[in-house]
Amino acid sequence: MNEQKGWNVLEISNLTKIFNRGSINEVTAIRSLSCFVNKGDFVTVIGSNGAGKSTLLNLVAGTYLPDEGSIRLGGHDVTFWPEHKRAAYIGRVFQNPLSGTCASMSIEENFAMASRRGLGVSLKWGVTRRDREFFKEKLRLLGLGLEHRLRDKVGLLSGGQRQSLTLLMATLRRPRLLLLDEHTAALDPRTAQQVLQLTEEIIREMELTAVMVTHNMRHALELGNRLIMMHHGRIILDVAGEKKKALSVQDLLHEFSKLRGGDEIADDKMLLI
Ligand SMILES: Nc1ncnc2c1ncn2[C@@H]1O[C@H](COP(=O)(O)OP(=O)(O)OP(=O)(O)O)[C@@H](O)[C@H]1O
Repeated sequence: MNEQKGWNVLEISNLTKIFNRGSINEVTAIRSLSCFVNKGDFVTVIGSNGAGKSTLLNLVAGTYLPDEGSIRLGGHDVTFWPEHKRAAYIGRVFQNPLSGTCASMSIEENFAMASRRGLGVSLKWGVTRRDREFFKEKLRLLGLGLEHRLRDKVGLLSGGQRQSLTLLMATLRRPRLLLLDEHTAALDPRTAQQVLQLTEEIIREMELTAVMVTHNMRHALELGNRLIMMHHGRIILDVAGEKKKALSVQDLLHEFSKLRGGDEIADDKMLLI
């Protein structure tokens, strides 16, 4: 995919996603949502439970197809591209540290798989000496000593080590777009902070375009150049640059309480600060 100059990395137009259409369980998870993400944007996304954050990432990644609307990636219409085709251009890290890596394979085999992602049908996952040096160089950046454990099975690693590895693997081939779906939510606070710092460094050094869903308002404010708040499948706040820098947790709580009438707020995961 040749990224056409001047295009937004991601353009979403009038996107709607309805689950269980026509049944009593019908849910409109995304409602006529439009937005664009510029090259180099690092967007943090917050919102109440069920606001549609994960569904939006799933639609962008191709896990789900929309009922209406379109998605353009790097100027190309990918609305009906299958997930595996989009995976060549999208890096993704999920909340569960177990989902991004294969436990029964070694660190170097996991890396080899990630480095060949999107390169066609070849299943040659053999690791060359050159590969090994490259993997070691990347792993050294983590400061976790994993560069000395290339042949260890990934299942032996801690959640934080595994999530850091997943992050490296997801960005190995410099994706056009990095999607982070609450990728530190399952980690203890100290490990989460380390993985967030790594996230910030990788995005900055590789000049990636990223969208990060989080329930933690402090993280949403501290990271990225732009913040989006979602509610009931819509974007209800979109601030960038200096305006975002000026936002406080209190401001976000205020926005949120306006939506909820101020009384249900205590039960919501979004209150993490
Ligand atoms: N596969 C599915 N089938 C049916 N309904 C779904 C499915 N996925 C999501 N939903 C519904 O769509 C709505 C949006 O869910 P989504 O998971 O995108 O919200 P979210 O903002 O990520 O929430 P949370 O912060 O709780 O993870 C919710 O009402 C949810 O129950």
